[in-house]
Amino acid sequence: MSDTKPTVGVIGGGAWGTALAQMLASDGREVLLWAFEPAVVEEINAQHRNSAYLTGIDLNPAIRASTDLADLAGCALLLVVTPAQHMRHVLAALPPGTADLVLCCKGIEEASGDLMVDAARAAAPGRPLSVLSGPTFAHEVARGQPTAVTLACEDHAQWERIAPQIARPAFRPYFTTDITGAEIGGAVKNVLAIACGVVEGLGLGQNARAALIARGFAEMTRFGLACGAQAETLSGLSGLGDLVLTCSSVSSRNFSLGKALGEGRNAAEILADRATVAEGAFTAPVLQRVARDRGVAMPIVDTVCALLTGDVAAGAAVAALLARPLTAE
Ligand SMILES: NC(=O)c1ccc[n+]([C@@H]2O[C@H](COP(=O)([O-])OP(=O)(O)OC[C@H]3O[C@@H](n4cnc5c(N)ncnc54)[C@H](O)[C@@H]3O)[C@@H](O)[C@H]2O)c1
Ligand SMILES: O=P(O)(O)OC[C@H](O)CO
Repeated sequence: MSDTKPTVGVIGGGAWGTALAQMLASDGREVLLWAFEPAVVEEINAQHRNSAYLTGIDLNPAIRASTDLADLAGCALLLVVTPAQHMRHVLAALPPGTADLVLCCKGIEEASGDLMVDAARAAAPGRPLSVLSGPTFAHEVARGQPTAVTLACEDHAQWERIAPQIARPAFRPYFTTDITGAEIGGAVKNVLAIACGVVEGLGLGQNARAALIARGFAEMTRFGLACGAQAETLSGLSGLGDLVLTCSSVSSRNFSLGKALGEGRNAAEILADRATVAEGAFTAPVLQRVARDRGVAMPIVDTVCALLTGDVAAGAAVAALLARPLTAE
């Protein structure tokens, strides 16, 4: 019997897709990476580098790249790592098949209000879906630094099929069937990280940041429970774990966007300068809309929305949050 490991496909050649490809290739298997830009594909294949999105990492030569989604037809497992707003149209172009799709993007679709799993179900009907999410800076995973994630599966059989293909000595998935909870944690933390960046940019100190993390977590929990998520998932790796990571470092694109807002720059100008995605900027308005429809109060999310549209300056936004009526925790 051959001991050849099945090729895994990764859809998305940004920082996270490339880092996941590097992690997956570390056990000697071939990884096929689909990237949107031909220049990214050429550089990965010729120089084993992705200088546009993951600088300073020598990629495993077992990673091959392609711009053709049809090339992924032979893969038994596909990790989906596009920005959230592009996922639906990329999956709609995927040739039909039965391979598991592991959704790794973090966000809510702006136009529909759908979680990624709902958008994927519509775009690629009949595919088994799971969600991988957690505290995962791409550059650390690419360097093989220890990382743990939530892998939310439809059932235990799916977990047993997928987890052994994804787990590595320094990359540990944890099982849950709470797909909604895993998705909401990853989507909401990006918005809250913008708020924490604002606090940093304004120089308001560590107490204020810790308060925002805790009150932000209360918002995430209220919203998650209203959508059917489980509290344990929200307080696990894909919720609180990722919230703490993303709210703690300028390595986060969302946090650094917030920091620049706090320093007085305007959102449109900051985002126009970037090729990389700060998902919280796209998720914030749709999250606000869905939360209002469900009657869930999210004052920090409301504040981020106002900052992103430029309706209010950072200092005034924080003053308004601090002036809210006193209430129970
Ligand atoms: N970077 C991380 O550390 C990290 C970690 C965990 C999860 N994520 C999530 O992974 C997802 C992808 O983020 P990233 O960091 O890999 O991206 P990135 O910011 O590094 O790169 C942007 C990506 O967008 C792609 N893109 C641009 N226009 C496109 C289009 N029209 N159609 C399809 N793709 C297009 C580019 O090819 C590139 O892959 C996001 O949802 C992000 O929240 C990122
Ligand atoms: O750089 P960010 O803010 O997109 O965060 C990256 C990851 O989601 C952290 O888990």
